[in-house]
Amino acid sequence: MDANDMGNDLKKVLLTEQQIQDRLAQMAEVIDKDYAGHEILLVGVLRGAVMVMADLARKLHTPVQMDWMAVSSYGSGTKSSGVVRILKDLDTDIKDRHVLIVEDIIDSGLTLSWLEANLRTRGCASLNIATLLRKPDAAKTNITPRYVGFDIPNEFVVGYGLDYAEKYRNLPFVGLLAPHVYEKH
Ligand SMILES: O=P(O)(O)OC[C@H]1O[C@H](OP(=O)(O)OP(=O)(O)O)[C@H](O)[C@@H]1O
Ligand code: HPA
Ligand SMILES: [Mg+2]
Repeated sequence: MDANDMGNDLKKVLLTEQQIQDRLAQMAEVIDKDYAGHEILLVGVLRGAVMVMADLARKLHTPVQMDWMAVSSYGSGTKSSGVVRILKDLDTDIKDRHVLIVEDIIDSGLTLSWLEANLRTRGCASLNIATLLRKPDAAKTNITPRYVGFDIPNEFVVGYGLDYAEKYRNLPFVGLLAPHVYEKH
């Protein structure tokens, strides 16, 4: 899917495919340095983090394993419901493992503050967060991601894993939707 497939639903491209890939390469370089001599268990948060996970993992030289959790707090709207549900737990025992949570976005911070607390109870050797995007509201939470791709404005974004009502996840860039898209709902 690209911008042409969106007709006038796309207001603006916020981050191009190239900008995203370049930034992920920089993040991977830092992560490789930080984890030298260790193996990493990458924990992707379904479904939004699928693209970040796939691209970031391929840029890493450090040995990694990948596991996935599915939690959902947004339903189909544009506001966090405030309730985090585990839809799928990890298949891996993370005790004594170096865990790196991989996320597409920290918005209210609700999903990750809940997930971080949950994973910390499981006895991992270390726990860090890598997120491609972070919004200003995240500053109000206790979330301190070690790796952040881009700080973005407080607007609803789609693409590169991020959806609006399950659409637009397969855009290679991150964009803003035109207001008429929300107004239809
Ligand atoms: O910081 P927060 O306000 O909690 O928002 C961030 C989370 O919300 C989105 O996931 P969502 O729950 O919509 O599910 P999805 O990944 O399947 O789209 C996004 O992928 C993050 O996981
Ligand atoms: N876009 C899509 N999904 C999201 C967002 C966003 O801006 N914030 C939290 N989940
Ligand atoms: Mg998500």
